[in-house]
Amino acid sequence: MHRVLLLPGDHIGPEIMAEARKVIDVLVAEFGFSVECETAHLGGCGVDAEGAPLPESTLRLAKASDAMLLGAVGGPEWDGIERELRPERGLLGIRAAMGLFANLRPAILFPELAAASSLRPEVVSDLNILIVRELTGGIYFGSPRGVEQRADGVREGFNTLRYDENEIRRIGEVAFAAAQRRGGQVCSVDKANVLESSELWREVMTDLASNYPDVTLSHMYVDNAAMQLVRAPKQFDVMVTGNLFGDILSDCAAMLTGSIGMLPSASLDEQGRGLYEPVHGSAPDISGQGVANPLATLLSLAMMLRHSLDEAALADHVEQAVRSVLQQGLRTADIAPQGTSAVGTRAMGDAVVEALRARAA
Ligand SMILES: NC(=O)C1=CN([C@@H]2O[C@H](COP(=O)(O)OP(=O)(O)OC[C@H]3O[C@@H](n4cnc5c(N)ncnc54)[C@H](O)[C@@H]3O)[C@@H](O)[C@H]2O)C=CC1
Ligand SMILES: CC(C)CC(=O)C(=O)O
Ligand SMILES: [Mg+2]
Repeated sequence: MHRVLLLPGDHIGPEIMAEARKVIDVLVAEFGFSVECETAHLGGCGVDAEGAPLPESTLRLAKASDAMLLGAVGGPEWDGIERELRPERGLLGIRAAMGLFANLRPAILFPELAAASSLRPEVVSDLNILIVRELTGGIYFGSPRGVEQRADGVREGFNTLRYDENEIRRIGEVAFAAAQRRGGQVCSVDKANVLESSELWREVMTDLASNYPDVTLSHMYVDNAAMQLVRAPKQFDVMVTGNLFGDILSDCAAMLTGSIGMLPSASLDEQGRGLYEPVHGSAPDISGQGVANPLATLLSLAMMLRHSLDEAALADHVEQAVRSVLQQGLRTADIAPQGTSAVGTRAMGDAVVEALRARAA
């Protein structure tokens, strides 16, 4: 029996999680999936209900689970509160507390969505990139940080970008191992022309490459990488980078696939236990309208089945069911061509459930 912790979060988080729940239920009913799901607070809902963005009760359940599925956290209603209570602190906190250092963000274009990309179909067709983002270090976690008033009375905000060689090596190993199973290429993205932490990053990646003779390593500065991602994205196989650069580049890569509502991710610890989450945030601008695209969450569920629960066959079923609803022409508003009608969150989830039932029959 697998133990899965569901963390719906804020705004569209609960809306897309409801669809994941329906998919889990059909996997149980029709495919013999054996799972026990618990639900807990993370983010703004944790602040409101339990006084903390990462309540202790949530962390306890997280530690007792085999895998976690997150909706998204955050929203303008928590913008004014003390920084340590912000919803995003809950997400950073659970990543750190659970040692989830390896964030895998595959950007794969479903052929049916070539027209939904903001780039020409020939630029993105057959796109299959894996962004490997370091997730528990770098500037999101470096100390010191804060906002202080200097002696001259002027306020100063500061953060610290630090990486030690062990952190760089372990994320590099994840990227090289992934490349061995894919196209055999790693592009390490840094800013070594300016940042000392990137100089070390590049040196460690270069040393590591000698352990992987079957993988070709290249280096690219992050500003160029952002440009190349929209110029000629198919040149990339695996991209490995730090926390901040990976956050930004993966949102950029999301648009290549048609919408940020399509991009799943896995955040893994050293044993392969993980938290699975769509790349997007809580989309407060569309929450409560029932229009959010649930597919990134359902594809994250598929990643969970494959990477943490050893249920590759079920993962294939979910991914194929998503593919088949796209083939049927169903589109939420974010991936619908202009002037065509779109379905809502629930209808998209229902269609995936139906496609799964058809596969079970
Ligand atoms: N993993 C997480 O929980 C993350 C949380 N956030 C938080 O989310 C909140 C909103 O952040 P934003 O910068 O607006 O980023 P966002 O990713 O929530 O939204 C950016 C744009 O993409 C659209 N979008 C996002 N997901 C969508 C979906 N599933 N279907 C259709 N459209 C979708 C939104 O409507 C919006 O126009 C903030 O509080 C932020 O801190 C942001 C990124 C990640
Ligand atoms: C909300 C942040 C903590 C991080 C973020 O944007 C992300 O992980 O994609
Ligand atoms: Mg992000």
